[in-house]
Amino acid sequence: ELSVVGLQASGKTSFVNVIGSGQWSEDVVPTVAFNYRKVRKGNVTLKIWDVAGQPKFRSMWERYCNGVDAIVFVVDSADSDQFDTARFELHQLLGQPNLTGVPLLVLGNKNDVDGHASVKDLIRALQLDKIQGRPVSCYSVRMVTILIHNKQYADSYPVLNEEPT
Ligand SMILES: Nc1nc2c(ncn2[C@@H]2O[C@H](COP(=O)(O)OP(=O)(O)OP(=O)(O)O)[C@@H](O)[C@H]2O)c(=O)[nH]1
Ligand SMILES: [Mg+2]
Repeated sequence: ELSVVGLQASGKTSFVNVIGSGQWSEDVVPTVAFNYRKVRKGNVTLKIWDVAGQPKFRSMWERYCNGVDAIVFVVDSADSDQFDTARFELHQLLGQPNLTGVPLLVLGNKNDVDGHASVKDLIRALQLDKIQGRPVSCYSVRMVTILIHNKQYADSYPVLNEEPT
């Protein structure tokens, strides 16, 4: 069971669409409240909460992260103006006592866009090195080209262009 959170328009629903059906669609509408999706991968069934990122929905993140096996935090790595807000919301969420120890995966999405932040930049901007007491990893990804250039990955994983740290 996973919960996918992050600021609006970072690409959470796109991520869930890509791992769920291998479908990249340009026309995604902003999520209202949340979407729930079950994705079967071989023997594993993922239950995914795709939670809305607009400010009025952020107070719901904690509820949907409660009891999950991992939190996926998606950030638009091409929108550095939003890094401070993303850092604030991430650390606010992780500070909730009921989320202690829950593993965190940070996806720096939209690395197809020129000038996107690298994994190193994201670690600094989001202060990922300050997070304690849980496994943390950060990858640079894109959802956009998965069907165009990487058809064979379409029903497995998003494109990983940088090594995990
Ligand atoms: N260039 C580029 N655009 C992307 C990528 N992933 C998603 N997008 C676009 O980013 C916009 C927002 O994507 P969504 O998946 O709706 O974002 P979200 O995080 O679910 O947004 P909320 O539901 O409002 O919280 C859409 O126009 C997507 O097409 C990517 O890897 N590269
Ligand atoms: Mg969405």
